[in-house]
Amino acid sequence: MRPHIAPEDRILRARQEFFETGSVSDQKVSTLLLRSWERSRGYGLQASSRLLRDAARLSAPLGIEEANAQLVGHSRSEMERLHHAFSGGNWLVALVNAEGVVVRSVGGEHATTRELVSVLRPGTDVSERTIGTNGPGSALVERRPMLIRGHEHFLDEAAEFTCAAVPLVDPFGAPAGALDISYLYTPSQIDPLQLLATAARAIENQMLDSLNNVTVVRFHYRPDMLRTPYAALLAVSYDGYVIGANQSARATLCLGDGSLKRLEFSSLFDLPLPQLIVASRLSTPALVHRHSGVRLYASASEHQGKELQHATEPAHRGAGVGSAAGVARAASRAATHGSTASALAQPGDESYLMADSRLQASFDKARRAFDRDIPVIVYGETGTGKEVFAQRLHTGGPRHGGSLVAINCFALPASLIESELFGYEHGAFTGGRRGGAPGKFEEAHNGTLFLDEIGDMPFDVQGRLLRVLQERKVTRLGSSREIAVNISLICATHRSLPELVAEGKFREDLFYRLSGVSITLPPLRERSDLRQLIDWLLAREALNVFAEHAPYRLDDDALDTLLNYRWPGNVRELRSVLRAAAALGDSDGEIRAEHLPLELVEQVETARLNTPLSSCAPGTLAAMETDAIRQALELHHGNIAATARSLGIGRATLHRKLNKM
Ligand SMILES: Nc1ncnc2c1ncn2[C@@H]1O[C@H](COP(=O)(O)OP(=O)(O)OP(=O)(O)O)[C@@H](O)[C@H]1O
Repeated sequence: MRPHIAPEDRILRARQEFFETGSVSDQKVSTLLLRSWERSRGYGLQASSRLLRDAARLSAPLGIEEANAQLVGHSRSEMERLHHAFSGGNWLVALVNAEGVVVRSVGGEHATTRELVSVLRPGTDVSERTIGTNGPGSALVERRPMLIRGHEHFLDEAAEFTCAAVPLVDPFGAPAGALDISYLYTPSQIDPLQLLATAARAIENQMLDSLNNVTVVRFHYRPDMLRTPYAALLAVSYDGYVIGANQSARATLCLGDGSLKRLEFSSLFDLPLPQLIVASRLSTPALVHRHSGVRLYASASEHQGKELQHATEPAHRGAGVGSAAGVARAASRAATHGSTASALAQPGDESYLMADSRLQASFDKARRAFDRDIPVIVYGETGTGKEVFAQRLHTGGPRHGGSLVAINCFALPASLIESELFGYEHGAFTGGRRGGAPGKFEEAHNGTLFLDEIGDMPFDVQGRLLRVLQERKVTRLGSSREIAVNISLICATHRSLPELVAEGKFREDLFYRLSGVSITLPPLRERSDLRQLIDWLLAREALNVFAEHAPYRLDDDALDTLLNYRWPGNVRELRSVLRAAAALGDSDGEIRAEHLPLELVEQVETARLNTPLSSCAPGTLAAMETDAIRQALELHHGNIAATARSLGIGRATLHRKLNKM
C-alpha cells in the first residue's frame, strides 16, 4: 500500500526533486504544472528570486485601466458579482490583459490581503515569463483554466498565495486576457474555477455582443438557456459570413480555436439568416436544424454599426473588440463611391435574401466558378438584384480584400467609358484632370471589377476591353506604359448577349471571354420566396426608421395584392412600394391595401377579372357560389370591396374564393 502523503508534502517533494534533478518522477504533479515549471526555468528564472515586490514589475502604473477600457468595460459587472460572492473571505478578483498585465483588481479590503493587493495592483506584470508559474500568467500560456496553490508557484515567495484563473478569448479566437481570483494559501480545498469559468463565459459573450455591423445569433438545445452565459453565440457579417464565435459555439459546431475562415452561416443551419431575424423579431426562438439533423433553438438580433471606418479585422482584436464586419462593407462602399452604380451606397442595401431555391442554386454555381477565377455574367430583368448578387460574390470571393469597383456602361456616354475604364494621362484630352487619373481597372486591382449593363458597351471599346482582359495589362489613354492588373470579373446585363452577337452589335470573341459561367436571376414574380422577401424588407424598414418602431403588419388584402402583382420592376419596385406603404401605414404598423399604389391594386384586380373562372358541375353548391360571385362582380364593375360587401363576406375571403375558382 502506498503511504498517504498530504498534498502539500507531495508538492514540496516534487519541487525539491525538480530543482535538484531537473525532472519529477512518479507523476507527483500534473503534466500542466510540470510544463509550466519547465518553461519558468527556461525563462532563466530562479525559485529563490524575489520578484513579487520588485518595482520593475510595475510595467504600466498609470492609465492601464483606460488603455484597456473595453476589456475592463466588458468585465466590470462580472468582477463585481464575483467580488460580492467572495466578499466573506480574503479574496482578490483581478483582470489581466493578453500581455499578462493586471488592468483592474477588486477586493482586498481585508487587512490580511494587503500583501495580495500590492502583488496584484493594476499595472503589475504577472506573465509567466516574468514571475514563473502562477494562475493568470500560466492560464494565458496554456489557454486553459489553472489553479495554482502554494508551492505549486515557481517562486518560493509566492507560496503563501493561491490563484485560480480562467483565460478570456475574444470572438475571433485570439487571447483577450484572464480573470483571476487570488487568496492567501490554506491547505483546505477551495476551488473557485467553476464560478470563474461562468464569469469568463459571460465576459466573452459581452465582447461578442458589443460588435457592430453584425447579426448576433444565439443557440442552445434548450430555449431557456439562450440568454445565459452558456448559450452558443455567433457573429455573422451582413453578407452571411460567420466572423466571430464564442467558445460554446466553437465547441458545438466543431469550429476549432483560431480565426474562422470564410464560413457561411447558411452552411451551418437549415434556416436562412433573414428568416431567423424575422422570427426573432416576433420574440420566439426558432427551431433550427444542423445539416446532421440535430435540433437547436436559435434567435438572432442585428447590431447596427455606428461607423464604418474599421476596415481590417485586427482592429477588432483583443482589448480593442468593439466593431466588426467593416472589411467588405467599407471596401465596397468605398468602391462604389462616385461610381455610376450607386445603389449599394444606400443604408440597408446590404441585405440580401436568397431563400428561393433557384436563386440559391444560381448563386452556388456562380460562387464555384468565381472562386476559381472564371468570369461570371449575370443576366436578369432590371431590379432583380444583379448588382447585390455581384457584391455578395465579391465579398466571399478570392479577392475580397480588394475593392469591388462598379461601372455602368449604359449610364456613361460612350466618349467617357474608355477613360473611365482605362484611365488617362495628363493632357490626354481636353478637360482631363491635371496629372491624369487611374481607370476602374486600376482601382479594381486585387479586387473585383463589375461591368454593369455590358450589353451597352460601345462596339469600338469592346476590342480594347478584350485586349486588357487577355493580357491582364492596362494602358492609360495618352500613355504607352503598361500597368499589370489582377482582377476578378463580373458582368451583368438585362439584354441577351447572344442576340446582340447575332445582330453584330457585340463582339463574339469578347462574349466568349466574358461568359465563363452565365447566371440568370429569376424575376420576382417567379421567386418562391416573395413572401419571405416582403417580411424581410419590412423588418429592415422598421429597423431603418427607428429601432423602437412597432413591427409592420400587412392585412390580408394588402398581402394578397403584393403576392399577386407582376412586379415589372422586381425587387427594386417591391422595396420602394414597401417603403412608401410603411410610411403611409398606421402608427401601430398596420399596412392595408389603401396604403399601396392605386395602379398596383387595380392591376391585380383587373388580372383577376380577366382570368377565366373554372367551370363547376351545374347545379352543385360550388357552381351556385361561382355564379353568385360572377354576377356580383359584374354588377359592381369588378370592384372587389363593393362585391364582397354585397355578398356579405370580407374582401380577403372573396380573394381566396376567386383564387380557387
Ligand atoms: N435578394 C434580395 N434581397 C434583398 N434586397 C434585394 C435583393 N435583390 C435586390 N435587392 C434590392 O433591390 C434593389 C435593386 O437591386 P440591384 O440594383 O442589384 O438590381 P439590378 O438587377 O442590378 O438592377 P438594374 O439592372 O436596374 O441595374 C436594391 O435596392 C437591392 O438592395
